[in-house]
Amino acid sequence: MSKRAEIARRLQEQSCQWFKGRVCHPEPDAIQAMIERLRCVLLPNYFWPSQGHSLEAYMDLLHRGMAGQIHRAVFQKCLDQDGTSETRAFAEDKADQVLAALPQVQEMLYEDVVETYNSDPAATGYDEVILTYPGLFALLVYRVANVMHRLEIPLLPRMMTEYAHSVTGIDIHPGATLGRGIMIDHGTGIVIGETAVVGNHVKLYQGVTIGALYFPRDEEGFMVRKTKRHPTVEDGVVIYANATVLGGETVIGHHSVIGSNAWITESVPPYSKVLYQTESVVKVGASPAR
Ligand SMILES: CC(=O)SCCNC(=O)CCNC(=O)[C@H](O)C(C)(C)COP(=O)(O)OP(=O)(O)OC[C@H]1O[C@@H](n2cnc3c(N)ncnc32)[C@H](O)[C@@H]1OP(=O)(O)O
Repeated sequence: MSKRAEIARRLQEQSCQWFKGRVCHPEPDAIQAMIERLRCVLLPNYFWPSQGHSLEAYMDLLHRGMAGQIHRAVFQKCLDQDGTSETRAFAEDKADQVLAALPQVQEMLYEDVVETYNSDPAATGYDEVILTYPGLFALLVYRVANVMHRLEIPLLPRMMTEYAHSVTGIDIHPGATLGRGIMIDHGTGIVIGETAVVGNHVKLYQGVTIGALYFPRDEEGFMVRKTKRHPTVEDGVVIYANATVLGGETVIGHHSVIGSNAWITESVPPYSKVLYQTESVVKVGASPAR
């Protein structure tokens, strides 16, 4: 066996030892195509189906592609070759449920567009928001992925929002709860964690983190999952550039303004204005790792 063949064999062996055997996962290229189709059907005045398809035909293609990816995510099998009639029906039903939610998703996107236009003096109209704002694309993908997450479809929603993250620099976990009329301006570097709750008419600027303060482990040393680790941001809050808001018990009271670069790990009451602390406190000494 040649040296290169030996390396390839070793890599495959190690991978099989550490991870599951070869399975049908959702496919990145198909997810990207699905997101493009979603954008066409949700914003049909702005994005057109390729190859002269009608919107109705595109909905059929979208349904078929989505069912295929859901089938892979849930059963780790390919719809065409390995699907039984039950698993196919399950995946197609889930895809039907996602498509049925699209009119509500579209309403929410409309409110995001309006909020963004009304909040940014640089925006010349809805067209500019829809065609150029990365925040709107990230919200479009998040809002559909969140529907899938609530339908308990594994993996696929996370792969969708990670695609949007790779394109926009905006990382919104599909499990996060975002209200209506969200404005994301510029957006690069925004991170919104899995259990964050963000109210209506919240504005977020580049570099904002709505994240966990630390990551607790159980007595056996395993990560504690699914607890509320990320903050709640109430209605009408503005969080300016590079502010960091952390902790599952932290609540930013409604209509508060969080200044750029602020570091917040405790709740603030409604209508607060929190500015960056210039007198930084540096603690030196042993502290328990967490
Ligand atoms: C392309 C784009 O424009 S994207 C948007 C980028 N811009 C931002 O994200 C920043 C937005 N602005 C902020 O974050 C501000 O902190 C605000 C709007 C929340 C508050 O600002 P102000 O209304 O000026 O607050 P206020 O009048 O109470 O300021 C008090 C003092 O703190 C200073 N200050 C205010 N905010 C900050 C801050 N985030 N960091 C450091 N110092 C600050 C002010 O300069 C002022 O100093 P002074 O007394 O020496 O003059």
